[in-house]
Amino acid sequence: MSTSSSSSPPFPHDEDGVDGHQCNDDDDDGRRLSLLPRVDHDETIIVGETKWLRLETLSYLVESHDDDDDDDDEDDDAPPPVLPPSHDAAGPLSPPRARGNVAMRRWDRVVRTTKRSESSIDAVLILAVLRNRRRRYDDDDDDEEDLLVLVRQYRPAVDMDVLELPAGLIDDDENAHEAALRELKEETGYLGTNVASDEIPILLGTYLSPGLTNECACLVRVDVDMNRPENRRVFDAHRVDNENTSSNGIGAANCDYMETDEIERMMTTVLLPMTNVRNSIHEYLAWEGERVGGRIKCGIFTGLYNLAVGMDMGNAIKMKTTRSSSTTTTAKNEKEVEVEVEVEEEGGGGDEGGASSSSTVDDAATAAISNEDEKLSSSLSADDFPLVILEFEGNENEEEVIHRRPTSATSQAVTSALRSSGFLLVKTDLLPLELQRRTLRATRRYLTNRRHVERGRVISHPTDPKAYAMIEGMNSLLEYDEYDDDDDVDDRLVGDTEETIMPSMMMHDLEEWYRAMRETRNALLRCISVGLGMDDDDDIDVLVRLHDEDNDSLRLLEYSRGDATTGNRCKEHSDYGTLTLLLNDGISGLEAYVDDDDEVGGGSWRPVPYVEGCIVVNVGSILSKWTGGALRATLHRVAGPASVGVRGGRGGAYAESLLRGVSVPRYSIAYFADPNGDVIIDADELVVGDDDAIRGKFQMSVLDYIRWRSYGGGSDRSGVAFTSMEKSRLANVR
Ligand SMILES: O=C(O)CCC(=O)C(=O)O
Ligand SMILES: [Fe+2]
Repeated sequence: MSTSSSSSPPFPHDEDGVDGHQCNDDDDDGRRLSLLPRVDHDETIIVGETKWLRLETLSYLVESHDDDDDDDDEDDDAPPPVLPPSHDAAGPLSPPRARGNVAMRRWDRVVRTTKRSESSIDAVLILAVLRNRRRRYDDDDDDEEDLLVLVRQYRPAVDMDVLELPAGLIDDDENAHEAALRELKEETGYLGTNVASDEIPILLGTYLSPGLTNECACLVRVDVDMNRPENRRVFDAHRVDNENTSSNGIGAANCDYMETDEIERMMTTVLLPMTNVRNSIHEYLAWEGERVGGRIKCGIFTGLYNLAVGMDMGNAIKMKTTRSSSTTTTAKNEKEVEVEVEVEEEGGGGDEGGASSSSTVDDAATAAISNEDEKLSSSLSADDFPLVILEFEGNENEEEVIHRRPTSATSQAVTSALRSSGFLLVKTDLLPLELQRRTLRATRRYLTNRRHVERGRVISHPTDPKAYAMIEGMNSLLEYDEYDDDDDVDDRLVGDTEETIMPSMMMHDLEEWYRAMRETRNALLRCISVGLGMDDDDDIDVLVRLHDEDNDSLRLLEYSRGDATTGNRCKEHSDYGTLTLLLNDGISGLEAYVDDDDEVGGGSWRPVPYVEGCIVVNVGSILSKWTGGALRATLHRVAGPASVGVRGGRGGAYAESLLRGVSVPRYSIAYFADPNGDVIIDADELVVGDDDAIRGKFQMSVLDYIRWRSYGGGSDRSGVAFTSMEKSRLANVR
């Protein structure tokens, strides 16, 4: 955006009354005068317009007390506005009028053509602070300070770079909070979260250069959490660059994560320590001066410098009161307040199918508690949850990727992970990062859509602190628009602001995700076929064909905010289908119960790592039964801080990340792949090769199995009773 701050005066034309004369009007009863001054928009002259900006000459009415105003034509020498030919052709520009002691004057202003209304807020200025840098990321003591995120970019209007707050125009379909997160990401690469702040209690529209323009912006507070791996990667890119270029370690950084147009705008990210922003700005300018041979080539955005001065003033006041106060609590002490909660105990539910899992949920819960120390110290294990990039044989440029054969290395890697932990991370071209992000956005929109909630499409889980929506099969997804045809535009509530969103856009994104999931599911089923050695006759589609009935479903999940006392956000359970493909937003919590050895209950809860761009894949109990237990349907859960015990830092970095994670809603999208209803789950069919020991253990149709697990077992995927919606879904399984 252009944050214009003009130092040169605009061009006022003092034109009093008709032909510069003021006159009295008997009708005037003073009421009118009390409304003055004001602009008479009917009189606005458009002097010129480009795609983005319009130059207007406004007429505004003022109360005049000067009887000699008519002689006071100071502005005779002011240049007349250059009018487009249409003005001349139209003959009289309505002449400036005046009534009573009212005088009409003129003012030139610049208006954005994108402005929605006279009073709307055009843009956000982003006050983004990089937090939590040291704990999990960096052992370097120097690096623990919070940093202010700034951008520097070339501004043609002043023919130099300007150091600014990240900022941007608010798009039609978003509110200021969303615009701030989007712009921050586009301009710096950082993923932020909105923070409520005492300093900025409301979004107040403020004027950037009111002499020149009605451009209006509000300040939005955003935190950038360095516990998020994506942010650490962006920071790494800064760091490398800083080491090469900056003398003081805080300088400009070329950011690898910029969007293309940001690169074209030659934008760089600049991080300055929060403790002394004004000083750092001066240091930065001095360093810049050195770099370009004594000539400072970087300007400062007024809003940034004023903020820095304000911070200085605040610090000075704080230091004064601290010195004169006998009982002082430093910010540091406040941060060190201990959080003490009990370890949550849970039992019951779980995979009551039992045969595939060697431990009951009670065992698991007991083991989880007794293994707490080990669990807390356990780092993310690449052995437990390997990251597999799906690769296929043949020509990269071939169009029909989905029918390509996975390489045997890919197949073996997938199958061996599903044999040992039952979980793996998958990265594939079928699921581009951009699509993943869009899908998460669409999911959040779906779940926060008021009408979806009102119509019962979004269901609160009876026991878990979560809400979810089931999209059952591609057909139900495609039918969506039909039963929603009265709603061209849906309302949704984000924060305090009502917004509108086209449901079709949201559904289109979800449909795209569903299709991509189905292809990924097929690729994985082929990997499993090859990995289990079932493709002797070169038929890698043997499993794919048994899933061609559109029985899969998407579960859109929102875990609500909690606090240090929040235990599991999703209770431990195993999934019941073939495979679950899970996309989540990177908020910590997903854990799998991994056996340490073959002993019953000898396992522990391990965090499933989040890697941006990857999905998590795990085995459901149908596939586990089908393979006679060779592939594992592993218990998993979404933990909260109290699940692992947070005791004054004892929980370590992971517990702290759960604590932070529970301060925001968490979103995920589970895709459950289910086989066709009449498929017989027969361990004899799927188990080939050396697995003779587990043959013949199980034989049941998919439909019977689901019925058994739901009614007989009395539990759903999440270890609690089915909701009525899920029961009706089961009734519809063919
Ligand atoms: O949200 C998650 O990360 C896990 C969800 C899950 O396991 C499920 O819905 O079955
Ligand atoms: Fe699950």
